[in-house]
Amino acid sequence: MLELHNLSKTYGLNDSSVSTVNAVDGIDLMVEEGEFVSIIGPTGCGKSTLFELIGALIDPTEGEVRIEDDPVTEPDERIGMVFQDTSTFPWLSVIENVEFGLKMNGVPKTERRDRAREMIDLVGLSGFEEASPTELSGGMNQRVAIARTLVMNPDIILMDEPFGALDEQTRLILGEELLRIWRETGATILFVTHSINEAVHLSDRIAVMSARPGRFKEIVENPLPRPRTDDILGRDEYNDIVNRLWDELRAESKKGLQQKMEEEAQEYGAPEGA
Ligand SMILES: Nc1ncnc2c1ncn2[C@@H]1O[C@H](COP(=O)(O)OP(=O)(O)OP(=O)(O)O)[C@@H](O)[C@H]1O
Repeated sequence: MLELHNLSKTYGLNDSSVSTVNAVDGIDLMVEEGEFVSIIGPTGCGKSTLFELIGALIDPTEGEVRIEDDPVTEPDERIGMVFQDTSTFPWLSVIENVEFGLKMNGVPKTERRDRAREMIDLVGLSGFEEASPTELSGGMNQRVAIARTLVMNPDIILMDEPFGALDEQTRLILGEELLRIWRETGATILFVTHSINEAVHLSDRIAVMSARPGRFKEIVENPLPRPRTDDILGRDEYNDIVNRLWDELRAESKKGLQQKMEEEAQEYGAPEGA
């Protein structure tokens, strides 16, 4: 089980020259092994900060992360991460990209090649082992990034808008592929998305974050049965949950946009007469 206890982050506390930003405040969450939980929230509400805290890439101001009751205080092999802009190494082939982490861990060549091939197959890239990432589309590069994370065999995968830069059809197809991979690996997935539809399509539960400071406003159980394909899109029970989430999110999104405009006005200076 992954547990988040009162997780909070205020930036700038130790730097007297900047103002502080209370990004994430008092997040509590218990995620069961093999669960798929999405996090949706307005722009700038602290979703990426939350993932950086879970991955121990930054230290919390308060609170803690536990896996199987062990506190996580530094990057942990049981946690893998995939970002929107996860960059593949353009000077390496697809298979060299996928086996990179294993090589760094000193896994012998034959074993790492075998494991990398298995993951390349799992993400649907068989036949592209020797290709350069520069020859591949954005969606295929995200498949490489997913394979590179999966090959390390993490128990928990944090995905921060992994399909955010892709067009809608590719997103839908990769979402379905992700559900298949999730079933086959049994991994626990935490998935940040701006898309309510994507969250409903994929998740067991959906946590709705408030505008900054980011807190969980509501955690909604998704009643849609599995296995799910895109056939569920547009059904009454699908629309019901989408509408419910949008009701939760609407006011927060307005607040988030307002905060963003205020931040930008401070950064660039308000236009004259504004
Ligand atoms: N290193 C940092 N130092 C200071 N402030 C930061 C830092 N990183 C993020 N912030 C601020 O913390 C708040 C939350 O940022 P974060 O990137 O976690 O939000 P987000 O929900 O992921 O945003 P988006 O929806 O735009 O991806 C924002 O106001 C941001 O400006």
